Amino acid sequence: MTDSRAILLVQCPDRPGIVAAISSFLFRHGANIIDFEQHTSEDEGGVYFTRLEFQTERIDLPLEDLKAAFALDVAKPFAMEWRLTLAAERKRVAVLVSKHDHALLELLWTWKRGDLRADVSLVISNHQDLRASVESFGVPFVHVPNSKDARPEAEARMAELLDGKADLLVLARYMQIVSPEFVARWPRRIINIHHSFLPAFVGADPYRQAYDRGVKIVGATAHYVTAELDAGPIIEQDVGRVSHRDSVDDLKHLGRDLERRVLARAVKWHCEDRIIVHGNKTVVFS
Ligand SMILES: Nc1nc2c(c(=O)[nH]1)N[C@@H](CN(C=O)c1ccc(C(=O)N[C@@H](CCC(=O)O)C(=O)O)cc1)CN2
Repeated sequence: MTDSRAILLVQCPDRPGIVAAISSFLFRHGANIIDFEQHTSEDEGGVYFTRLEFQTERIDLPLEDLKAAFALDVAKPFAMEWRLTLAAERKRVAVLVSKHDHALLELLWTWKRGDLRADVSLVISNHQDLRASVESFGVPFVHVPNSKDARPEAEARMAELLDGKADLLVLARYMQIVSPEFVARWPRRIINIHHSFLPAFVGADPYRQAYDRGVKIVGATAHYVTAELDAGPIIEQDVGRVSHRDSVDDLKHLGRDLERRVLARAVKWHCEDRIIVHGNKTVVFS
């Protein structure tokens, strides 16, 4: 049966009347609201965030006309940033990976189980190691060598493969830094799993950094990718306890479970339009 839900995400300066304006607009146009969450932040004098799901069977306008009417009648008077999407429009997810398979496989398993409202359409890797694993899921695998010195050629090839063909890029332990120019073409549409509890231990080899620091927890962080390494808006995190008895490999072993689960949750929430980015932070209606 076709999924007839639409999702509306809004952020705007907080003031009385926002809920009434949105709900009365949707009511007037035949929408039936089936889920509604909101949050008001004290930042910047008050910022309002909401996520609504509504049924579209009785909407009295074509979707594009509904969006135009919302922009004029509601969004403009309340200075809203907003996005309206249809649940039936599944996002196309491309995954970039190097040699580690755990985060990638969790995504592929989640997708194959039907627990991801998206489709994994392509995997790109700078190594050949994971080709067989990826192709066993029926997903195309493309090898694109990459390195600090070959970055422009690699990213030109990746742009050919991705531009207009994917809605979200996921760096599933992809171990190459993506250039600011490449990132700029995918604003808030690249998710990375960093293998530490950011902001601690950015950059390469965070488990070695954590071991040398004598930490008592290790963590994983899923965040949107920005030009600044491992500094983008955090979407999801988790931690696990460690001790002096653990080696670097023990930290990595514990961390792998954290990484794969944290990334899967972040990707699922993005694909379900549950994330609003405000500045360098997120509001997640999970
Ligand atoms: N623009 C961004 N690119 C990438 C990010 C990011 O946040 N912004 N995250 C990384 C993943 N990552 C940590 O999570 C990470 C990966 C690799 C490196 C690194 O120093 N790589 C070296 C090469 C290492 C090698 O060849 O083995 C490099 O690219 O020069 C740091 C952090 C993914 N990209």
